[in-house]
Amino acid sequence: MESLQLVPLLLPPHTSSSAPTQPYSNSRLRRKLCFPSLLKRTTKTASLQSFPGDTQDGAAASQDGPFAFDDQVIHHKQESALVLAREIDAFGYLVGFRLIPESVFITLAGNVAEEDFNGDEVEQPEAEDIEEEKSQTRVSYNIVFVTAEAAPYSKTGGLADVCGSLPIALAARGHRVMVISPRYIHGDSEDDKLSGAVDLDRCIKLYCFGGTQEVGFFHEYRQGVDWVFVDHPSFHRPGNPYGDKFGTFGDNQFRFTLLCHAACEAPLVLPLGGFTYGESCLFLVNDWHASLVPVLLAAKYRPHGVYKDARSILVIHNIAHQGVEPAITYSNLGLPPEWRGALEWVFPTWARMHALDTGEAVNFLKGAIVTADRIVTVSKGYSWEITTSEGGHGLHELLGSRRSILNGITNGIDVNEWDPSSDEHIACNYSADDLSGKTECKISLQKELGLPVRSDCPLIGFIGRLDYQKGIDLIRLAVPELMEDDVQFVMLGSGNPVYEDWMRATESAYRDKFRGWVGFNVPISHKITAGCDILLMPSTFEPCGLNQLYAMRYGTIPVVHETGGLRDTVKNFNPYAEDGKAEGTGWTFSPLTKESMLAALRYAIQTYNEYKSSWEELMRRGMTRDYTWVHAATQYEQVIEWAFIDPPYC
Ligand SMILES: Nc1ncnc2c1ncn2[C@@H]1O[C@H](COP(=O)(O)OP(=O)(O)O[C@H]2O[C@H](CO)[C@@H](O)[C@H](O)[C@H]2O)[C@@H](O)[C@H]1O
Repeated sequence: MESLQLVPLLLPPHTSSSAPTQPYSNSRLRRKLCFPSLLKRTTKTASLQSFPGDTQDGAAASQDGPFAFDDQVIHHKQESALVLAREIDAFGYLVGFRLIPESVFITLAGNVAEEDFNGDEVEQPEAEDIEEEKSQTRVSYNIVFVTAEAAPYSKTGGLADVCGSLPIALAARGHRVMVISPRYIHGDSEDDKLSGAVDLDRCIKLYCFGGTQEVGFFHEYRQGVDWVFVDHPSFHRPGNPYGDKFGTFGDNQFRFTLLCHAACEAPLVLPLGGFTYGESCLFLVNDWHASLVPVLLAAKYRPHGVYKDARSILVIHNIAHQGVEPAITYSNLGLPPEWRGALEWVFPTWARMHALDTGEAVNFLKGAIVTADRIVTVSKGYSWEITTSEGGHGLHELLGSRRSILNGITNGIDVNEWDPSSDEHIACNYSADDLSGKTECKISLQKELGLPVRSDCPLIGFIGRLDYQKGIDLIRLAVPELMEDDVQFVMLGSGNPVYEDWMRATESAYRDKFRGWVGFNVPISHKITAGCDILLMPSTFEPCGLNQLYAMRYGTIPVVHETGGLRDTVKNFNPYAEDGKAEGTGWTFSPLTKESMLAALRYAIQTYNEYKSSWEELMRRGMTRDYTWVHAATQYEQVIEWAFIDPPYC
């Protein structure tokens, strides 16, 4: 059984007399300087404690794992204190620590024997603790997000949404947060989004790809976060961050290698608000584009005594994209030859192109998996899936070997941008208390799309990248049959030209029922989310998924394939739940077949047509759920604390 062990280590609060006097008054910075050293010192003391029952015969160890501690107070000088809690997995192994306020400890200590704590997902604090801690955090960290995209500055998908809103949530909790991403200049109106970023007039030279590259930095301070943009000519071109109408850019490895090198320099050289972030920061690196950062910390900086106190967390939003390039390119990356093994990757024989192909490659994501201090995925379900051969895309064994530092944290959403009661993109605002505006949104959407205006006809929506992942093939299979029903269907997406053409052709074939909007358009995505009755997400795999969360917040009922984050976030509708009260927020289906998807859709359509009150209850249940980033931010904080308690992984 998984268990949480509480080791009461009482840390002095931020008023410790031993804290060095700071020449500035920023309390966030002052706390940061005091706490990490105290934290480490106390942890070391803890590791020296022996468990009274930890005898040679191991009787106690078999119960509580090999590293059990006595619940013994080590020192208790202050009234306000923190307690170190130890988490043990199903096999009795120590998987991490976390700090909790003493008040919570007293409550937990009373209950801990009966509680069934879940070791895979970071445990969520009680609601009142979250409320109390919303504006104040216990230990403040300098956090550096490294990402290829961050909304609203650049966006092709969910990565941008997360990197545009999680940093703000962490900053609101008292951390100093920087987000570093490329300064994309496309030569169109999109560039206006960067107009608030000023040139820091700080150019640095980076050594990679056989020469010297000069990059600059732009900066905007917004909503408590330092948004930093790396400037280089390779980021200035039409298209999106990764490609244009001719396909994926051929030099993406170069562009994101530059981003990683620049991100490692930024905390050392940029005096943002007068002070650099310094060497003791936490790098939160997202997906393969940022995956070189933990490797650089270990291979380029630490051998010279730099970043010895830094830590890194890899966040996997999508394991299908790993940044794989020919092995020969390793010498371009600015890494010492002896670190080649960290990125080395050999394709299985069946995946090789020809008889002379040795299958040797470099794999950026693999590099981060074997060097990061901790790994997070964007839902608990997905954190398990990527350790299986079906879901790991070849990396499952490596991830399995690092299972003890792998956590799943379900994404939140930006509840200000996605709020039906104040959304400026939609025809009429509405809320769970007054749903009337939703019908107006539907009518307005039908008019805009040129569909017959019928408030009684179930309107199904799909929004997403037109990619194998999103289950477009299944939709293609099912549409002819679905179009026989009395429904309307609108799809918004861009990506694979084959799917784009199919959408156009299907629109011609079903003029009064189907609309396919090819393109990337944020206002339209809001209109579809608000105007539809049902949102379809038949993803083959889905690390978290954001559209189902947006849909539920807008009273649009999700019908989703039971996978990854979709399974974790959508609760299947059960009209016969206990006490005569229905429960659930949508429909989930499995297996991933046309039949099971159509069956789920038809349950939804029947409920919409025949059980109006059940439908409204479904809408309200979804709309009143908590989608804020507060829970996720608290969980990220715990993982960051664990990262700093352990020594650097390499
Ligand atoms: N044509 C279009 N026009 C306008 N907006 C569009 C659009 N196509 C997509 N979007 C928007 O892009 C975002 C997509 O987010 P998702 O989480 O659904 O998928 P994505 O696969 O990109 O993200 C990956 O990262 C996220 C974040 O961790 C995970 O939730 C997810 O499972 C994982 O695959 C949403 O905000 C959506 O509205």
